[in-house]
Amino acid sequence: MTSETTTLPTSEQIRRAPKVLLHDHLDGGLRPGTIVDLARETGYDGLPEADPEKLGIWFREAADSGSLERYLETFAHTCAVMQTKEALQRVAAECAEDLAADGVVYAEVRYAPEQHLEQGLTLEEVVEAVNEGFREGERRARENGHRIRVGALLTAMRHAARALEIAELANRYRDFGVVGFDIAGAEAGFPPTRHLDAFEYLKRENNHFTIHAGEAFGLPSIWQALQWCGADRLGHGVRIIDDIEVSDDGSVKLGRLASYVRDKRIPLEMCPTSNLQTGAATSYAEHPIGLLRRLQFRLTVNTDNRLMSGTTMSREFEHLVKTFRYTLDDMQWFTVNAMKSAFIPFDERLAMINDVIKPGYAELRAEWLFRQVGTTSAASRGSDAV
Ligand SMILES: O=c1[nH]cnc2c1ncn2[C@@H]1O[C@H](CO)[C@@H](O)[C@H]1O
Ligand SMILES: [Zn+2]
Repeated sequence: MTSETTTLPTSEQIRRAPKVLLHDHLDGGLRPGTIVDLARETGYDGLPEADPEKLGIWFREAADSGSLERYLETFAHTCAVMQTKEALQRVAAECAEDLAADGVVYAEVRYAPEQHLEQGLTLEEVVEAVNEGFREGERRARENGHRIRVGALLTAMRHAARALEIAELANRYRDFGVVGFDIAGAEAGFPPTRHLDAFEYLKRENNHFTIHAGEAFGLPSIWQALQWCGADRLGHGVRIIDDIEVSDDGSVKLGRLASYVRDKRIPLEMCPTSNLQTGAATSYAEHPIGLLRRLQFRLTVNTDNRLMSGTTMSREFEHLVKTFRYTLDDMQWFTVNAMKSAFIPFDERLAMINDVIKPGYAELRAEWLFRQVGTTSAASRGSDAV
């Protein structure tokens, strides 16, 4: 008899399984219909398509360029319609609702406040509008029978020069909806050490941060993010694979940096579909997540940009289940890894793991015990052997 743990989870089980999301951009996850509504309401006439369905396809295709720089150009349209308090609140509320409906129980959602000042909002007003939206979305999710908790990560853009200011903002709103800091944007030519003052400030304040590194640029970027800047987690970090040698006989040798990342349990925020679009990986089957999972790195699974990648947490896991034959046990491993790596207090992370995540997976694993066996019983087939 095979138990549920050795069979592959169904799409429905993947959706119902509790999931934890650490890397999701607010301005990369809007519903296409909302973009169209907001463009009309705010007078933005630059959208490439007026029909929501066609607009969704446009984003996916435009982001599918094989280059991070081209991928990032698509954000001009989402940021353009996120310039008022009402727009930010709506986008944040829908984000929390959509994640909850997909089975996400805890999410850290990031955005760059400096990109939402075009119509006169202050940095504080941006943060407060997004926080209100998240709280509203959590409430609506609860009314629909879903539980989710959402924290914000404030991102500074790596080509700009406001990182210290944004780090101070993150520190001011700590314990008020903001759980950490990040830097994002084009990686090549913009090393994280450009923003060393911001990271040193956050460390002195005992605050948390993650850094997009090892996505469009390789090991030097990861090395700087960890050893110069002191990042708690790496956004993507897939290029760590460049420091791992796999021989023809299957033996594996880790370089010093890869060993450090694995042995220090540095969380890697993997975003498989996004990596295929920006050229950081060539296919799901060849995505470094397969090898890194076998080598026991602290991996997490994430969406990055649900709109640009046409994805959800469930879809990311579906691809992994299909490609690597991951079971519910593997899904739980990724989810517990993510919860351990979250920026909220340790006791709350532990309670999420023990009271929400593990019971959720246990229930799914137990379902095979109660499956319907059909009306043709063993006895009616002339046998009492089961
Ligand atoms: O995968 C990524 N790598 C680097 N930067 C990104 C990625 N996805 C989104 N952004 C950038 O982060 C900003 C704030 O959310 C987005 O506007 C986009 O420019
Ligand atoms: Zn990202």
